[in-house]
Amino acid sequence: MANLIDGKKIAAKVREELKSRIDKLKKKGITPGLGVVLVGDDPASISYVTGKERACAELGMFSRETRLPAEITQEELLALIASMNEDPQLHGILVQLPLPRHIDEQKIIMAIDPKKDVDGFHPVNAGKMLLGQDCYLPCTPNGILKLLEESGVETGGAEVVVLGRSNIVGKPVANLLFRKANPGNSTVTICHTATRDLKAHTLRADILIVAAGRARTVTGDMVKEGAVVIDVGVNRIPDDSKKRGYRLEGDVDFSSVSEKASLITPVPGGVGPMTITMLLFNTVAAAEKSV
Ligand SMILES: Nc1nc(=O)c2c([nH]1)NC[C@@H]1CN(c3ccc(C(=O)N[C@@H](CCC(=O)O)C(=O)O)cc3)C=[N+]21
Repeated sequence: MANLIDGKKIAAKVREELKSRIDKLKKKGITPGLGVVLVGDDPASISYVTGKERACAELGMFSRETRLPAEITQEELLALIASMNEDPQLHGILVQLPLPRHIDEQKIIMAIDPKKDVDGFHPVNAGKMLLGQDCYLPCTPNGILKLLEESGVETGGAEVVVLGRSNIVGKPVANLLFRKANPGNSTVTICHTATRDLKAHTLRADILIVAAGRARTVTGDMVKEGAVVIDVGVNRIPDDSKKRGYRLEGDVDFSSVSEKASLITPVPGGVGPMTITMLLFNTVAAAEKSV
């Protein structure tokens, strides 16, 4: 039976460390500030953005949300980002994804000043990460590294299997784990929905990172005894017994997989709180660079 990796607890520890850096900045008259842009009214996006702003407030950081109707034009959004790039109160900028279909997401990301790109999504930061240069690391991948580190999981020489190849999770987390560093030095296999005989791959994993975007993609029969399982999924499953009308589930079938794993992240309370924490981490780093 697996032990839980407590993302809330590890997040609280990292946030405690950040608090003293924030207090130091404030003594110099600088309050780390995050600008958040939310387009449209997708309930999940609203709830994530609210979580990010609440976390900022708890640490005494500044945040400013700009909420825009889904009908906004790409030009209007680009103009807003241009003004945020120039705003000295904002050290970091986050444009919540996904954006409405009539807006070119890549174009919007490229308009953000790489120095304020606390998501680590700008090609300059993605490229620097790939080349091992100093940069903002994307929040979910960096949060996963922190979870592994704080849980005493050795990544050096480990067989890691990443299920999912997105720009925001699969590609960067794979990269961070195979690079020559600690944590890092893993042997990484990247799988996706078109992978032939997926189970043959996942069964070899010492560390299995699941960002497939679909509930119950990984079941117990696909997991090696003693593996460490990181569940990146957040799926809203309709559930009348809940006050909100839904429950959250990851991409992993928790009950069967926890029979096999040695360590597993829960959903909620695993990767999600770490994503938010690393966003705060990058924003504080951005503010420190502004001194
Ligand atoms: N520009 C951009 N940056 C992102 O970092 C970004 C994004 N767009 N779009 C969507 C994804 C998703 N994401 C999550 C953040 C926190 C939780 C989180 O805190 N989850 C809680 C539960 C929250 C709830 O109750 O709904 C938990 O797992 O414990 C989940 C998911 C960030 N993303």
